[in-house]
Amino acid sequence: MTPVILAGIENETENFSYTIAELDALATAADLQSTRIFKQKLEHPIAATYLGKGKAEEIKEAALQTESEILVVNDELTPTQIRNLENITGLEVIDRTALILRIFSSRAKTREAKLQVQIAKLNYQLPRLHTNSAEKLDQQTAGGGFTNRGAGEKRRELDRRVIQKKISALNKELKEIAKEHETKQKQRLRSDIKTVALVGYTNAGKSTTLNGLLQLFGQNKTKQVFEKDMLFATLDTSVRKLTFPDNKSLLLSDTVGFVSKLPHQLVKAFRTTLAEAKNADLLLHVVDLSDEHYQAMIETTEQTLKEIGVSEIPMLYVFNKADKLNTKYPVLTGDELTFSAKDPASLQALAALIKTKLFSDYQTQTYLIPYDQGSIVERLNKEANVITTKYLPEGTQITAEVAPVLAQKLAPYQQDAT
Ligand SMILES: Nc1nc2c(ncn2[C@@H]2O[C@H](COP(=O)(O)OP(=O)(O)OP(=O)(O)O)[C@@H](O)[C@H]2O)c(=O)[nH]1
Ligand SMILES: [Mg+2]
Repeated sequence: MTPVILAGIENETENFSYTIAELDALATAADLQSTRIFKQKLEHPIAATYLGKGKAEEIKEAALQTESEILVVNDELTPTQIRNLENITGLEVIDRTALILRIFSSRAKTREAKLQVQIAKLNYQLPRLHTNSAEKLDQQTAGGGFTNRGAGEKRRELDRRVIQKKISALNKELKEIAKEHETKQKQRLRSDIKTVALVGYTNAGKSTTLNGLLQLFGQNKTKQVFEKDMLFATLDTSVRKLTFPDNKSLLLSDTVGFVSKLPHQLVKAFRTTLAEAKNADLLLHVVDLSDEHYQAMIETTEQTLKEIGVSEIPMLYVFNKADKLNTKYPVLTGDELTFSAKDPASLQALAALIKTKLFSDYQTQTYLIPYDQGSIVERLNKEANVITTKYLPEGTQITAEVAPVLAQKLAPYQQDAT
């Protein structure tokens, strides 16, 4: 791991200990090892240099002692701030946005995720051409070729146009992929099966929760998603079907996690992926209860959801990783579940909670189905929660819990309660 120095500004509006601890974790995720952490109390960053000159000189000194060649900064900097800080410290300056972009870049696997990261990176680079930060970011980009050092304004203008062209080409390709998604999503919506979306902070255990539920209730248990103890393990959306023993079924989707100060370039590029939750009937907000900053993480998640236009969808808070704490689990308090995604009893409790929220519009009805209508009996057995079946002279009498749509279709067979 490459040694680096971290620095940030402490003020009233931000929970510094939380964001700087997170910057440290982000650095680790990008293979960078922090050697020293500098903080400066300032109400606002200094326009020209972000940190004060004195602080920057101190950092330069510390960098020599710790053999660090990179300074990682806790905010997104302006091109001028990057350039000036690079000049004063003699270090490569990576701001928080560039750091997150690096991580996303190294994690992206699918074509869609790669395209989105690429677009976000280019949009970040555009105003920052010829700063070290942007060029280093570019070196990770396969085929990027606009790193002409010492070039003049004309050269920069040319580079700018090359990048802009590249962005629109990539956007076009992304749109094609997005269209396919939309078609699939529309099909899902039409099938009137309910959807639940996992949302929450990165590393909270969303993918683990999906995998656990899939083990218990999945039709295809082998369709596990990638879970790992690292930031941004998941960068795209996966949807899996769950069917409970009472035939109630739903689609569960897993997607990208959030982080504080999520770069706007990424939010923009990932807007369709991030907004997967927009069409859900229910959100499961997964929280890592074992993280001391979990409250701040909840706030960040809620704020991010608002920013991407996800609002007014019912949300359940589920507090994960209870096994790491000295606490009882699973425990349901009101609508809030304390659980562990690795514990089957917890997952059963979670399933029960989801069911009470999602299927409250199911109704219990009794039907009398003539013997020549066998397909309806079959359908009830397949799609509804059959409670009793009696064979009467006139036909099969079935009492079952059914979805509203099915209830409507079967209304002609409904028996009045007598
Ligand atoms: N001890 C413990 N570890 C857990 C639990 N749930 C998840 N983890 C671990 O936490 C790490 C992150 O889990 P993921 O499911 O990948 O987290 P995620 O929310 O999908 O993260 P991103 O995809 O990065 O947004 C993994 O190493 C999991 O094994 C739990 O209940 N208990
Ligand atoms: Mg994940």
